[in-house]
Amino acid sequence: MNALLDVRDLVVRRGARTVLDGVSFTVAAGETVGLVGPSGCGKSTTAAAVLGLLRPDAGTVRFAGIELTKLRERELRPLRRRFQPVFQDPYGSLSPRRRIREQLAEPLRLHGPWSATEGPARIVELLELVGLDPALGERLPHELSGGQCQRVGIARALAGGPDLLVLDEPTSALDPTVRAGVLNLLMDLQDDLGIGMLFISHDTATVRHLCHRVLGLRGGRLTAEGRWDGA
Ligand SMILES: Nc1ncnc2c1ncn2[C@@H]1O[C@H](COP(=O)(O)OP(=O)(O)OP(=O)(O)O)[C@@H](O)[C@H]1O
Repeated sequence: MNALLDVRDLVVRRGARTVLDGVSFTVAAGETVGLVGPSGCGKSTTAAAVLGLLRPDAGTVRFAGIELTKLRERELRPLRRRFQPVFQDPYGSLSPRRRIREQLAEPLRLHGPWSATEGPARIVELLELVGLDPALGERLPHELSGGQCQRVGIARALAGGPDLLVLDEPTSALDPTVRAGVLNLLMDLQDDLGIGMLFISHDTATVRHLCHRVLGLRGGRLTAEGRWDGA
């Protein structure tokens, strides 16, 4: 079976430093894979390479069999709805002056076709999918809590019907009680929608709880698969 995401021998250099040094892993359809490691080990760089936000110095990133690293932005654009990021800062990922429903309409329009009747209904559906009251669609980001904002971020990522979410420390900025709610939401989405997830975190316990498989990253290299010891 072909992997949904197949990363091979990824190398990223920053000046004289090798930030990723031959990183290889796969994520199968519907699988949640954790990537854990200490600060500066290259987790966000891996996410950026997978999302086509940086061009690696060597190696390949195949998504659904398509090699992404050689594609131009114009060629990547139609594929982006299928692999979507969720970032750490829930407020920073949203435009401060636009209502939540407008921010959800944006990816729906982008991935189109947008219809005046189905579009608003889809926004309600997305809000309900992430456990939010659809009435919150009328609010601005600063009128929501951090947890609610992160749920909107997840709803935006879901708008195009992705096959893969790349979640870079999605709950690190949240209070522990709110964090548990968002993690439960992610597990429900994984069960209900069968979306593949690459879940990046420095928090070993969270990753073990959520993921089918855990990869340890240290100094830009993967440690033995599934044997991250948290040290
Ligand atoms: N644009 C850049 N220019 C130079 N060095 C960079 C750049 N981006 C990242 N680095 C360096 O690459 C290394 C890996 O960074 P990265 O952000 O991928 O680590 P991380 O594991 O996500 O860390 P954290 O958990 O602190 O976010 C770090 O040493 C960082 O300083």
